[in-house]
Amino acid sequence: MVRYAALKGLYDLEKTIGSGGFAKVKLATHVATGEKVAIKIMEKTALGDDLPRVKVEVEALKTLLHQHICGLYQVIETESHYFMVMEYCSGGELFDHIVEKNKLSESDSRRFFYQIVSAVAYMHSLGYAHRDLKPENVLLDKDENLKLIDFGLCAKPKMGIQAHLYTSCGSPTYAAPELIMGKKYLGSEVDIWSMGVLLYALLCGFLPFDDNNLENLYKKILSGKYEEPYWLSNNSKMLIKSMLQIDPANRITIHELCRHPWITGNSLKSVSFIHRTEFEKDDEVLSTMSAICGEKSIDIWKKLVQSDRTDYRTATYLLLLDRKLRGLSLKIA
Ligand SMILES: CN(C)C[C@H]1CC[C@H](N2C(=O)N(C)Cc3cnc4ccc(-c5cc(Cl)c(O)c(Cl)c5)nc4c32)CC1
Repeated sequence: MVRYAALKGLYDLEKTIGSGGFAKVKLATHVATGEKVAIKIMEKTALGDDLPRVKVEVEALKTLLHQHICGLYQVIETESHYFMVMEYCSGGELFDHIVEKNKLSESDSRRFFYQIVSAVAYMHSLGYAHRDLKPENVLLDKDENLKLIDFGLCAKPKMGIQAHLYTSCGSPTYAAPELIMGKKYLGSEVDIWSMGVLLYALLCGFLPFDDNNLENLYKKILSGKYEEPYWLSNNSKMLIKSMLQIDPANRITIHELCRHPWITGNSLKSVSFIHRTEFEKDDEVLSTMSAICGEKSIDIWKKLVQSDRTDYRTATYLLLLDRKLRGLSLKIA
């Protein structure tokens, strides 16, 4: 087991749970609380020109606090590595979940899709576009709740979410026509297209546009034509059609999506999310921490508020808060 001195006494590293591109993700235990975490480990020399993506992702995750966006607890930087300590998602990738079940029922799809719409609507309300939404970037936690991950490609245009973007990024299979044509595009609109591909994958168990040959794949996406399996209800077909519109101007907006009857289940209650970018003060968690480290609760809170939100104290607070929100006792292991 490679020992990282920077994690000593703070996190006990366990097995590798995945790797992708320039990062390795390992399961670990947060020593002070005994809670499981996922640590994304990146070697600076291996990052090369992907280094800016780390900063983009850290800044995004520090701001984005939402129950369906993978939480960031701590960031540790050494001269050779970055360590991002995050919420552990023990349910694996949504992609594997769909493959395993072959396809999901309309009600299971609705439950999952509602969570994705809530997370994306929250991101867009704060001016962030994900730009790489795909089943591989949606994980499940132990209660089968969804967690969005991989914010290395997300964009927060200075002029707000309605400003045009130009970088062509993300995976072609889920990429909107305007993006693969290299046109200027709006992050909000390409996210809607990718969510349409995601909803299609949930309901059908396969992808609307798929081809091993990139040229053919592009042709299929630009044609906007896809199969409609017999089991799709008319409402599902109409919703997918409104998201997979080639012309972004004809595409449903995130606001309309939040109120769409297919998603709200015909209740008038639109998709909700809390406009939060700061974590709330919880006295029970603070008093538990005060019992661990002997500091007074008020001093712990003051330090938390003043911190850059990525230190061990923040990780301990957020992990205890998560444990409380999951209805577990706060007693320390
Ligand atoms: C294919 N990708 C480019 C990388 C892949 C690495 C393993 C990871 N994973 C898995 O694949 N399990 C099956 C287990 C697992 C469990 N908890 C996780 C918690 C967080 C993350 C995570 C990973 C990355 Cl690269 C992020 O940027 C963020 Cl914000 C979060 N990945 C997790 C993760 C999924 C992604």
